Amino acid sequence: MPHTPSIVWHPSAITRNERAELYQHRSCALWFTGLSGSGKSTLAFALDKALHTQSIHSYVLDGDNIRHGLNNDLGFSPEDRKENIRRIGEVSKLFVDAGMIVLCAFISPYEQDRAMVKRMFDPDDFFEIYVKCSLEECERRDPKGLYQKARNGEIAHFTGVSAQYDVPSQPSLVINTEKLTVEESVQLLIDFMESRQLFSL
Ligand SMILES: Nc1ncnc2c1ncn2[C@@H]1O[C@H](COP(=O)(O)OS(=O)(=O)O)[C@@H](OP(=O)(O)O)[C@H]1O
Ligand SMILES: Nc1ncnc2c1ncn2[C@@H]1O[C@H](COP(=O)(O)OP(=O)(O)O)[C@@H](O)[C@H]1O
Repeated sequence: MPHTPSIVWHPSAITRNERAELYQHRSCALWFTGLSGSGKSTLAFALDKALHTQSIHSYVLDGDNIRHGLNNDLGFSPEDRKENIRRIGEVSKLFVDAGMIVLCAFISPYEQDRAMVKRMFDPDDFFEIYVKCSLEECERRDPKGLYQKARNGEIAHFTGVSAQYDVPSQPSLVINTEKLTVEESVQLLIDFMESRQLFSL
């Protein structure tokens, strides 16, 4: 809701269906949530590539990248994480309105923040994907050396170590990256999207 009541919504001259006709697929947001190192970015970028080769218009919004620009004023307190997720939710809505499949890869640790984003969308436009991986395995992978720093006390409020992660209670899809390869996970995601009629008009 705008702060100023004099701001009036201007509707688009092009409908979602018209954009879907042009692109030959529907649009939606896939929201990847999971611990640092669980595989959110790896899966989102691999899926993006796979969709691109099938002429499907997709784009990845990734925590690290967005925090370099749009959200470079935000840290990792619960309030800042909430604002991070709120802004990404709004940006994702724009992508969906623009006819794209937007792949959002954010730890998004709090159930209530993910529920807030979910409420921003029509039910058919938003899917929560839980990228499941144990803390032990994430720490073993430690692709950026952040767990080590968190354990050494160099990073405060690190998710899984010194900040909470709420396991999703009712995700649309669970991907266990300790059991599936990247290729198998991408296929699972494509099968899921097909089952939701995203590629058929
Ligand atoms: N304290 C703390 N806790 C968690 N993560 C941290 C922290 N400090 C820095 N990082 C790095 O920031 C990435 C997470 O950013 P997100 O925007 O996805 O986080 S959140 O959704 O707002 O919780 C996260 O990226 P991923 O490892 O890709 O998840 C880390 O690289
Ligand atoms: N099956 C798998 N699926 C996804 N990533 C995996 C898998 N097995 C190992 N990895 C590795 O785990 C790490 C996950 O890191 P990343 O994708 O950055 O996670 P996140 O974005 O959740 O922090 C990468 O180094 C990736 O190569």
